[in-house]
Amino acid sequence: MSPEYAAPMNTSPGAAPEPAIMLDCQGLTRIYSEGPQDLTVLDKLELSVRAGERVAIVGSSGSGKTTLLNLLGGLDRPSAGRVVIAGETLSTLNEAALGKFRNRYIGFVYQFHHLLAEFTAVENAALPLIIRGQSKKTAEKRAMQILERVGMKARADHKPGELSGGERQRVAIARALVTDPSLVLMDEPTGNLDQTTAATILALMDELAKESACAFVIVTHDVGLAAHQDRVLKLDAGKLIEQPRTP
Ligand SMILES: Nc1ncnc2c1ncn2[C@@H]1O[C@H](COP(=O)(O)OP(=O)(O)OP(=O)(O)O)[C@@H](O)[C@H]1O
Repeated sequence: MSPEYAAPMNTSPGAAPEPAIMLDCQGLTRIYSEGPQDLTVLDKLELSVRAGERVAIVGSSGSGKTTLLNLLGGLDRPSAGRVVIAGETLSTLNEAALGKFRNRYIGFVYQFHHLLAEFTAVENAALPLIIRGQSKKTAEKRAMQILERVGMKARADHKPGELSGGERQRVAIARALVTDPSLVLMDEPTGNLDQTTAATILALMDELAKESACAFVIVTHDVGLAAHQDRVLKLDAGKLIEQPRTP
């Protein structure tokens, strides 16, 4: 972790220090060169998210939201610019170090869950902790706590094939949060959920942002979900534009 990250961000006399910057992107550019013409999807994009802050990213289909999430999670490498999380520049890490870093700092919730079919809900939710070296017993105990918070305790021994889409989504959310990550990246996290369950998940995100200063970046088409976050940014022509808050 860099000294810059650890230092308080606002040191003016009398002012409370602002939370540290958890995610910082500068000049972030992604050009796809596979087709007949180069396609610049992200164009010197800037983004800064503080600890405990929740940011929604909106934008039309094809605007580059998935491309951006993949770069933020270190699943893809930028054509130019950098992604810095908790003071670490992702592009300086090799694959092994990146894998460890992701496990330590980042939680992911994708649209297509990516749960392991042969594992139960609690085994799936415990997996990041087991990868981190915790015993199965300790990891599953913690996984059960978080499954309870997303309303999935009673279904913990079921495999993904025996769960509804919304239940699988909640297991995926539990798996993302089980490690107490510093940054959670979410792609349409409430897409499959009914209103009541979606509200439970939103409340859980609020609690985590407050309790553990977890930062959230949430890609969504859901206007209600976006409006619930601290900031809404629209991806357009490769850049993020801050959206005015509707009263
Ligand atoms: N591997 C790739 N090679 C070439 N072009 C790509 C690649 N991945 C994505 N694209 C193109 O980049 C653009 C942005 O895609 P991306 O999936 O990031 O958009 P999105 O905003 O997530 O869209 P949606 O809301 O439809 O999921 C699209 O025009 C897409 O066709």
